[in-house]
Amino acid sequence: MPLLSALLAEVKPIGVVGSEAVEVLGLTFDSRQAAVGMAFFAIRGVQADGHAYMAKAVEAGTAAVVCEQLPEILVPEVTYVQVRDSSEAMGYMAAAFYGHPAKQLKLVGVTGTNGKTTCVTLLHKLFRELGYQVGMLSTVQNQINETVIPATHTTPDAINLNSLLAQMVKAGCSYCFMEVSSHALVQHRVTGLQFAGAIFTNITHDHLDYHKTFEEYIRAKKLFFDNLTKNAFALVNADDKRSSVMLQNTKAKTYTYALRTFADFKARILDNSIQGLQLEVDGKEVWCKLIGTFNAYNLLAVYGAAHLLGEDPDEVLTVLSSLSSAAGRFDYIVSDTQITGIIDYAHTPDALQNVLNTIRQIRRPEQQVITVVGCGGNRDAAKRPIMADIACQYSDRVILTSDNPRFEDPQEILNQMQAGVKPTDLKKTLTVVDRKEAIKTACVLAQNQDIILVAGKGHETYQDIKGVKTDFDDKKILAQQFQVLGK
Ligand SMILES: CC(=O)N[C@H]1[C@@H](OP(=O)(O)OP(=O)(O)OC[C@H]2O[C@@H](n3ccc(=O)[nH]c3=O)[C@H](O)[C@@H]2O)O[C@H](CO)[C@@H](O)[C@@H]1O[C@H](C)C(=O)N[C@@H](C)C(=O)N[C@H](CCC(=O)O)C(=O)O
Ligand SMILES: Nc1ncnc2c1ncn2[C@@H]1O[C@H](COP(=O)(O)OP(=O)(O)OP(=O)(O)O)[C@@H](O)[C@H]1O
Ligand SMILES: N[C@H](CCC[C@H](N)C(=O)O)C(=O)O
Ligand SMILES: [Mg+2]
Repeated sequence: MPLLSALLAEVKPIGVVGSEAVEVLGLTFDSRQAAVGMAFFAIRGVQADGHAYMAKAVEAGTAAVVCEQLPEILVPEVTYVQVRDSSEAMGYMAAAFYGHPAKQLKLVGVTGTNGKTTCVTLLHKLFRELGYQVGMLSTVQNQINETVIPATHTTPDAINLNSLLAQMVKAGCSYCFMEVSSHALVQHRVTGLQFAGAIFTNITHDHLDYHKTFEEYIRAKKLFFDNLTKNAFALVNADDKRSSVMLQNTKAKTYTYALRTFADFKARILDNSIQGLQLEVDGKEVWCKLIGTFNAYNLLAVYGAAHLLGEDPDEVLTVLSSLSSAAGRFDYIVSDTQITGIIDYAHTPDALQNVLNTIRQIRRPEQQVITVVGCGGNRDAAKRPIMADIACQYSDRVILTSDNPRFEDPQEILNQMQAGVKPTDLKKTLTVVDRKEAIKTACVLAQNQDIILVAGKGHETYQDIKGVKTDFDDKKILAQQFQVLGK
């Protein structure tokens, strides 16, 4: 087991009280997980301050405590490391504890409001098809080749993250593709990792409950690019006006992709239908199973990254044309009466608008669009009225319902959504708190050949109400309702 001194190599402590020559048996930032010989990190969180739990961790036998403020009573057998930022120290120390696994992989991170899961999933599938051993960290699941490890966050905390990367190294992986959320950047979950490349998809309204302002949210995403080394590549979507901000202070080699403007990697949409996308990528025609303009961006980002990682462009396009999307992203079923039920993870205004715009492009004039949508509790409340308004603008009927209410009152969330509905749209809007009932209502309203969009939960197989997760799968419920109603 490593010595504390070895773990501190990249940390510049303000001071150390006690011996650095102690063996560290494990790392934790939660006093409830603390055990003999571990190092405990006192982190200031949203709900609590980890500094209040230092004594608890010491009682459990921790050998070291890493904190921003020393406790008044110091226990002689324990080494106290005072640092400027405990989360930052935890990033460096977790990487060192697990033997710097990121250095032994080609690690590529994807950041942006939408498209991260889609891009890392496509990259994972592509590099597997190209014959590599590949890891993936995503919202839907983590993977080491085909072995699935359940995910709790989009980006795991620094300790779990480095542990997962170490398992990938042990399994012989040469690549890992991971999502990098803005929370992760602010909380230093990726500090201490060496990235071979970084991709920026886009930035639109989300998570303002956490970052407070859009400028702060942009600043969080930019941190990813600021910290890249000169050996890494930074690949950004030039059609997003914030892409130049991302590159402003990066040392990495910079590249762009775009559909609308000049870029290093260019694509053009030749056809966009429910069957897929016909694209021209760098002058070559390719047909892909993914649907919608936004997926042309995702495919192009993946193509560009594969190119920058040294893969043959023609081979990459051949494989890309055979791949399907991540679970719950524009997934669809067709009923016996030809009603198309689309299940999509759109949980931001931009994603909802993109999905509905795609539906508008592929629908026939006689098809009605019925949208079922809700907004999550304990998340950005400002997006609620906007999402309801977008649903109304693009749909013939809208059923506002619950997403994951978490610890909020579902009716209160719905009231906030309803506030965004224009008076002229009220007659096409229904509010049904129970999500299953809402899906059923959409199925009852649907005529043969119509389109039902169930947005917000995508791949999720649960509904989180007051901290209790009960089974809930939009796709299964939709299929059941089609059956029950004989549609
Ligand atoms: C807002 C946010 O990011 N919260 C994360 C944060 O929790 P927190 O700040 O609330 O922690 P806290 O409860 O205040 O506790 C502070 C510290 O005291 C410690 N503590 C607390 C109690 C105790 O008895 N003993 C103890 O030691 C805690 O372990 C913690 O270190 O740190 C925790 C540990 O890493 C995370 O699990 C938690 O994620 C919560 C569950 C969460 O919902 N996060 C979401 C918002 C999130 O991170 N999402 C992003 C992006 C999503 C996307 O768009 O894709 C993601 O990457 O998943
Ligand atoms: N490039 C894109 N631009 C805009 N919208 C997109 C893009 N890709 C996907 N979407 C929409 O956003 C939804 C979420 O996509 P995805 O899961 O890939 O994003 P994400 O960035 O991983 O989201 P999260 O923040 O929850 O991790 C999709 O269901 C789709 O509606
Ligand atoms: N990664 C996002 C997912 C939101 C998904 C939506 N179904 C919700 O629960 O709000 C978040 O944690 O904010
Ligand atoms: Mg994701």
